[in-house]
Amino acid sequence: MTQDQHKSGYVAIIGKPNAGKSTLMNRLLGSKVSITTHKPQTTRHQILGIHSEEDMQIIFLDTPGVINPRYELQKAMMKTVDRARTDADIILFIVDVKDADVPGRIFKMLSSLKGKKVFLVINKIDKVTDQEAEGVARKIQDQCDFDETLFVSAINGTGLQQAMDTIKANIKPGPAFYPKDMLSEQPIRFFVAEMIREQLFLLYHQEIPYSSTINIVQYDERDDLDYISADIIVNRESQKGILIGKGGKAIKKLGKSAREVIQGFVDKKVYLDLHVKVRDKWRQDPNRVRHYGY
Ligand SMILES: Nc1nc2c(ncn2[C@@H]2O[C@H](COP(=O)(O)OP(=O)(O)OP(=O)(O)O)[C@@H](O)[C@H]2O)c(=O)[nH]1
Repeated sequence: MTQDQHKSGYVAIIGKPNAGKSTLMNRLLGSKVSITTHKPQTTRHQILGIHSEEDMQIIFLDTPGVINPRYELQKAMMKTVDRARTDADIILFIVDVKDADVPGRIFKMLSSLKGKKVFLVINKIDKVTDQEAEGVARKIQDQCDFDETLFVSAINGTGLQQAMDTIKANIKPGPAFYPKDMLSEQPIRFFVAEMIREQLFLLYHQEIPYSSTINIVQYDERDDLDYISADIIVNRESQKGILIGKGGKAIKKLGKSAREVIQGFVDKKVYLDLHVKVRDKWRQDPNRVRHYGY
């Protein structure tokens, strides 16, 4: 095959928190590379998911939900969105059909994109009638021009084949940027930290998930098992107690469920050692935010 028959491109998935960006990317890839929870602002990094075929490579960029940043961590998250939209050839602007109020600044941002294809993706259509979904799409199309409009349910798969076909039809000639067997570019430590963070989002409430981050201190691949030591960093002393729980009950539950998910991922026994550390107001401190990989 000659190089000019091969196609490649970057596709950024952008939208408000909880629109279903990570679910959509995982489903389009057929593998879970991005954590998903029912809570908004779960995704903090740009997560890359690579779809390869013999003559094509599509690199999906999952991004944090677009918000008005209030603290350093959120500012770093929004820089990630900016980078993704600059890097991308195609933008999938995803809207939850039940949360379709789009702030004007997002339309402004979408309209400012030059030389890129922008697709409107109406997600969660399993929750509404076709008519309702079309009404929502029309309202959004009135405010901004889109190259294509797609209706999907990322969770049950409706419309995803058509979405993928439309994406593929718009990918231009270009070389493969990554080895064809690669699914993502982050190291295993990154995914392990994300899996712990996902369980934290699922098991704790209110400000705890948003105030925490995970720092993998040690990752030893041993013959019989992988030994992982991780710090859970919190914002305030009072949060440490909540994380640990009475008699250590809460953190034990977190450790158990995180260990099970990690074991499924690495396909090996895992020993997970979790410690809680207080780093006062880390989310407000640019150096710490950078240090923790944002
Ligand atoms: N009913 C329904 N729920 C969905 C669909 N897609 C995603 N969800 C749910 O919506 C919630 C948010 O999904 P995510 O994929 O984490 O959303 P996100 O846009 O990546 O969220 P952030 O990372 O917080 O910005 C989860 O509870 C999903 O299960 C869908 O098609 N239908």
